Amino acid sequence: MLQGLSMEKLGGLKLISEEIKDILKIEVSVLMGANLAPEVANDNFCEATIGCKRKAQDGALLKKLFHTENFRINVVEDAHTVELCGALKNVVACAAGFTDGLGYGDNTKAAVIRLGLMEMRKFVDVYYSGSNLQTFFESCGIADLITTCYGGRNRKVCEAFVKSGKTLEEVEKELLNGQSAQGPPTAKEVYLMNKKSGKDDQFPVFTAVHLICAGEMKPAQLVDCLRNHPEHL
Ligand SMILES: NC(=O)c1ccc[n+]([C@@H]2O[C@H](COP(=O)([O-])OP(=O)(O)OC[C@H]3O[C@@H](n4cnc5c(N)ncnc54)[C@H](O)[C@@H]3O)[C@@H](O)[C@H]2O)c1
Ligand SMILES: O=P(O)(O)OC[C@H](O)CO
Repeated sequence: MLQGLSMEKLGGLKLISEEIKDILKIEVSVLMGANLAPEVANDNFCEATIGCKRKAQDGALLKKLFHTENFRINVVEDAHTVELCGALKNVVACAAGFTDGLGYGDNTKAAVIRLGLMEMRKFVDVYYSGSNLQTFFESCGIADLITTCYGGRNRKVCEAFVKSGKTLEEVEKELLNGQSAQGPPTAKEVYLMNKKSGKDDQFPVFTAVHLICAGEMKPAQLVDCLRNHPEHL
């Protein structure tokens, strides 16, 4: 089980599903959604999205495998978008954690979520064109973004990073009991890809998250990135 991106040797991005497909020579589908693990384990009601390449052929079986009374599945034929939503929302959740740590309230977090969603959509458009806008309204999109920005580990460690002044590694160790947050490494991969394409300025939230995690930008400067976001021009 994983969400994230893989860096290719020459600096390009590769989806984890593509990596698995290349190694195992099998068709790979992805399951993503607003699914904080403790709540799923508690059998609380939630939704999830399966992204596959051949819905007519595989959709019914994939749904049957996971769909229950309390784990409701939608299958969409837009696997790249589903997978990228799962990876990129962790970066946005880091930004939400930074603003929480700085003491901003829910209005600021809503702005982070909205601007972050616009960057997620743009990123998919730029690097994996042909996505379906509707996919961002599935559980893997806006719903996972909301739950992760409020209840996830990425948010939690990034809030503590700002409040404590400790390193990310230190707060991860203290708060996550051996688990790790995927947002910071994903932000780095996204940053390197955008930098290579000369597009880092088009993704101010993604870029700021990496620079803050890398100690190259002060967390407080994130709000300037929100204030001057291209979505406001
Ligand atoms: N926990 C949740 O609520 C939740 C919900 C939905 C999705 N996810 C996603 O599921 C994935 C796993 O989450 P988790 O909660 O099980 O995390 P976790 O930290 O408990 O487990 C991650 C595991 O991956 C291993 N790992 C890390 N980097 C590796 C590498 N390069 N090669 C091989 N193994 C490596 C770690 O040793 C660890 O055992 C993450 O991508 C997370 O974003 C988690
Ligand atoms: O705890 P996080 O921040 O890794 O987020 C968990 C999930 O991705 C929510 O679906």
